Order: sequence, then C-alpha cells, then structure tokens
Amino acid sequence: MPTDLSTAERAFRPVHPPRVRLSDIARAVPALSVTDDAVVSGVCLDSRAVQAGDLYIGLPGARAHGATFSDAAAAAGAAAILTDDEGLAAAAATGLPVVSTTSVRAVIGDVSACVFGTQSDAPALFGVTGTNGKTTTTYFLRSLLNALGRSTGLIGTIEIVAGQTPIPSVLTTPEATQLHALLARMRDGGIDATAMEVSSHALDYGRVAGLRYAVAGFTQLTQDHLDLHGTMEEYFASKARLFEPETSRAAVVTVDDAWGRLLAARRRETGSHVLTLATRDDGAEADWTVTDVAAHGLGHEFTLRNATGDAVSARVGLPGDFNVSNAALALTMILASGIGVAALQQALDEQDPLSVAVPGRMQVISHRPAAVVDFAHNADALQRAIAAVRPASGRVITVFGATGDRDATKRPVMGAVAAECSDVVIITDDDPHSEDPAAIRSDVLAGARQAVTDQSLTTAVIEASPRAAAIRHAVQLATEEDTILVAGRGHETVQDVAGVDHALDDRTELSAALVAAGFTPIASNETSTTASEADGQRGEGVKSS
Ligand SMILES: CC(=O)N[C@H]1[C@@H](OP(=O)(O)OP(=O)(O)OC[C@H]2O[C@@H](n3ccc(=O)[nH]c3=O)[C@H](O)[C@@H]2O)O[C@H](CO)[C@@H](O)[C@@H]1O[C@H](C)C(=O)N[C@@H](C)C(=O)N[C@H](CCC(=O)O)C(=O)O
Ligand SMILES: Nc1ncnc2c1ncn2[C@@H]1O[C@H](COP(=O)(O)OP(=O)(O)OP(=O)(O)O)[C@@H](O)[C@H]1O
Repeated sequence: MPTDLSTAERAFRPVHPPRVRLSDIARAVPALSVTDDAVVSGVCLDSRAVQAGDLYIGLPGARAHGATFSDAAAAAGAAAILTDDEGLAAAAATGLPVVSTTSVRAVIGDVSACVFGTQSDAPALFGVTGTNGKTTTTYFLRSLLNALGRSTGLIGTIEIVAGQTPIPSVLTTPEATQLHALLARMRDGGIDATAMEVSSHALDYGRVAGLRYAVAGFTQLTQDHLDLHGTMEEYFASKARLFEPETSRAAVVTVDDAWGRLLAARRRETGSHVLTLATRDDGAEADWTVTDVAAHGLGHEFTLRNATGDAVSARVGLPGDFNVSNAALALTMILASGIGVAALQQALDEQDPLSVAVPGRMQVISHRPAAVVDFAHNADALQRAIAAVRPASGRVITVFGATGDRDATKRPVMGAVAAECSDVVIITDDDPHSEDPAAIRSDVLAGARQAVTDQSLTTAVIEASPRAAAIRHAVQLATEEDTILVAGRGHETVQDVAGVDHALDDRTELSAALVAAGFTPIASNETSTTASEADGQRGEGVKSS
C-alpha cells in the first residue's frame, strides 16, 4: 500500500481535470439534493487521498463513518462533501457545500461517471470475474487486443496500465471513484479498449457501478472469500451481478462447472446476449468448445470450435490446462465483442499473442530441477497448479502457506489437497497480517496430516518458517528430476507481518536458493515482466492482497 495516498491518487486522475457543477451532477443523479452550488474537479472517498477541488464522499463503513473525516478532507482542499443523514452534521461543520442522499454507496458510481464524463465516452471494457484466472485472462485479452491493433489499458491485481506511466495496483478492482477517473485518463490518452479484473468485493461494494461492460467473462467458481460472502451461494450472487443486462452488453460464461451453467441459464432468461464456453473434454454442451488440446513446449495448442463449423487454432505459452481455459475465454470474449474469426486467426498466426508471460503465474524459474512460482492461494488452484507441474518421473515438492485475516476455512482444505497431490509438502507462511503465523501454519498442517492419515499417503509433511528458509529447504531436498512449486504469492514483493511490510519475492528467493545449491536458474530477463515493462515503460507493479 503506498504510504502517501494523495500522491497515489493523483496517478488515477485524468491529465486535464474536469470542471462540473454540483447542480449538474444532481440533475444527472436525481437521488441527490444540493443546497449550495459549487464546481468540483474530481471525486474521492478517502480523506487521505483528496485532491484540491474534489467532491469528498463521506460514506458509512464497517469501522467508521467517512463523514467523520470531513475536516481532513476540507483541509486537503475538498470543494464540497457528499454524505447521508448520519454524516450531515460533520460535513456541514466544515462550511463547505453539502450534497446529501439516503444511500451514499448507491450513488458513487453514477456521481463519478458524471464528474469524469465516462457515462458515454470511455474505452470498451472487457471485464473478467471468477475465483481464479482473472489476472491471467486479462493479460491474454490485452495481448489479443494489442495484436488486433487496439490501443489498450489494463486494470488488475498486478498493475494498472493507462498510458506511459504504470500505476501501482493496490486493489484488484479499484474504488468506483478511481475507476471512473482512470477510464477518463485512458480515454484522454487515446486508449480504446481496457481489460479489467472484477473482484467479488468490487461487485458487493458497488465499485463497478456506473460502468457498462462491452463483454463480461466468467472463469470458474470455487471456495474462497467466504469470510466476506458467508456461503458459496452468496459468493455466486456477487459474481452474477456482472452479468446483469444493465452491467454488460455481451457475456461469455465458462460452463465447465455447475456455477457457470447456472450463471449462463440466468443470463439467458433475461434475453441478453450470452455465449457459453466448454473447455474440458467432458461432453458439456456449449456455443464454443475447446478441442484437440496437445502439449506444445511448456504450454498447449488447441482449437476453439462452434457448432456451425467456425474454428480458431491457438497456442498458449503458460503451463497448466487451466491456462487453456483462460486463453479460450479470452478468445471467445474477443469474438463476442464482434471481431470475426478470420481477423482473430490472422492476429494469432502473425503475432502469437497468447505466448505473453504473466508475472508470478506459473512462472518458470529453472528447468532442472523444474522450479515454478505460482499465485495459487486456494484449494482448487493449488490442486490444479500441482497437477500442471507434475513430471513424468521425479517428485513434486510444494511450498506454500495461507494468509491471515482471510477465509480461515480454506486452510485445512489447502493442506489436504497439497498432501494428496505432492510428494513433499513444506508448509510455511504467506501474509500473516495480524494473525500469529504459527497458528495459521498449524491450521494448514492439521489438514495435511489428516489427509496423510485418512488416505494412508506417503507424502512427507514438513513445517518451515520463515518462507525464505522453507524455499531453501525445498531446493536442498530436490534432485534435477524433481519439481519445486512455490505457491500462493506469485508476483508479490512484500510480506505483511503484523502490519510491517518485509521485502519478500518468491522468484528472487527461489533463484538464489537454486544458485546456492549449484543449480542454474534461467536468466531473469527470460522470465515474466509486467505488461508495462513489456511495453518498455519504467516502474514496477506492486500489490498487497
Ligand atoms: C473489506 C473491504 O473490502 N473493505 C472496504 C470498505 O471498507 P470499510 O467499510 O471497512 O471502511 P472504513 O474503514 O469503515 O472507512 C469508511 C470510509 O472512511 C474513509 N476513511 C477512512 C479513514 C480515514 O482516515 N479517512 C477516510 O476517508 C474510507 O476510505 C471509507 O470510505 O470500504 C472501503 C471504501 O469503499 C474500501 O476501501 C475497503 O476495501 C479495503 C481497502 C480492502 O482492502 N478491500 C479488499 C479486501 C478487497 O476489496 N479485495 C478485493 C480482491 C479480493 C481477492 O480477490 O483477493 C479487491 O478488489 O482488491
Ligand atoms: N481458470 C483457472 N481455473 C483454476 N485455477 C486457475 C485458473 N487460472 C489460474 N488458476 C490458478 O489460480 C492462480 C491465480 O490465477 P490468476 O491470478 O489468473 O487468478 P485471479 O482470479 O486473478 O486470482 P486473484 O483474484 O486471487 O488475484 C494461478 O496462479 C493458478 O494457480
């Protein structure tokens, strides 16, 4: 998280700030009532990030009411305050013009769209949701759009690309105020298509309100984030919001799992455009189906077909059958946007856009032993990542941990999955946040040990901390025939322990441990860079989850 929120906020804003009257905003958003008029040049919902001339939005939160920070917002140069009945007194005490409404969160998207002029004029949006695969699919989408000659933006967990200056990403999906500012910045910079990740948190908190996606895409749904959503049904309901007709013009739904099939059926009932996609060879009926999957280098080649005989042949560079699914989703979203099969095939043949690397996603660090860093941080992803790296002979040594202050129910499940699928499991720390790292490890260990007992597994289960030591231990155990998978943190470069950020990059630690053990990692310039670095831009995408 950047320490200076105000500086970080500036990076989201259009180069030429808008000038909009409160009375005009109230005309566009009838739920608002305005007493004194004023001109605003931005919108912000955090007092620490306010820019001079902003409309500060004081909204009720889980820990505080934003209006209690009205004085700080005014001191930072806010020109007016938008809040609800509960916040009115604190807002009025600043002497600034106050705009009021009954539900602040419900209007943030529309107010932001009005201020930044993004209701009618913004890049075409390709939004991807699902438990796993969002980041990878958006990288594939952006690369495909570039190959088709579009000028593109990217919004997601690893980085935000909105022109020449990379913007560090803090959230997977930024706040609504920041999203509309970013889209205005992209539009002003000539970007005409943007690939973005849409998290379930964003859909729950109304962060994508006021946006209409050209195409929405669904990867899959498996257990995660139950701390926020409570049940899988609620989690699904959050994801499904992206597929409401008013939120997305066209939709592509992967129907490999029952959640996808339910989502597609619901969308079809509304009479809105939807294409279904089946990526596994299990006989599922769909508009587009993946066939003829064959290994190609570390990745795969495959064909995407529809019932009328159209076909697209593609190859994806990243390991893992799930990356065939992600690539097929990106391709089908492009087709759903109106691009023809012939134009897409030409771009694939001439530019090989699905060979793009994604930082920390199945990132290969060495070949003998095979050593891979991946972002799998829930049970389904971990199982698939281990299966993807399993060699014909040799053992799989898996190093991972679970995050603190997040869905604790997934910890023993991850432990069990790792024990079932690996030969050696080294359980270590991820981001403990405010929790005791030993207690988190113990939850994961319990699941792993239970699986070993229940299923009479021969898997070695080892506890090691800190994470760098666990990685070194994995390398010391490995022979050239083995595979090491370091899972859970992917591209991340800082570890949060009790509120203190420690530098920690699995790719660097693994590489150093391999060298120390006499192995040869591949050159760092052959491994993944961020999209902005690949575009020749300066800077680094950094994110804390
Ligand atoms: C759990 C969660 O998502 N919380 C969101 C929620 O916070 P909250 O209700 O606790 O807010 P609060 O702390 O009570 O503060 C109330 C208001 O006062 C403001 N404030 C607060 C302090 C101050 O000094 N000044 C100030 O103005 C806050 O900005 C907020 O607007 O409402 C805030 C305003 O919309 C969000 O910023 C905040 O997201 C926080 C930053 C967050 O970390 N969210 C994560 C979990 C998240 O969204 N993650 C998903 C991806 C998950 C995944 O797939 O792994 C993401 O899209 O990144
Ligand atoms: N389609 C998929 N199905 C299942 N697992 C996947 C899929 N795609 C990727 N994964 C696994 O999930 C991990 C995270 O992938 P990715 O970053 O693309 O997903 P994400 O949805 O953006 O995740 P997050 O929301 O946690 O940032 C990968 O490192 C890989 O292990």
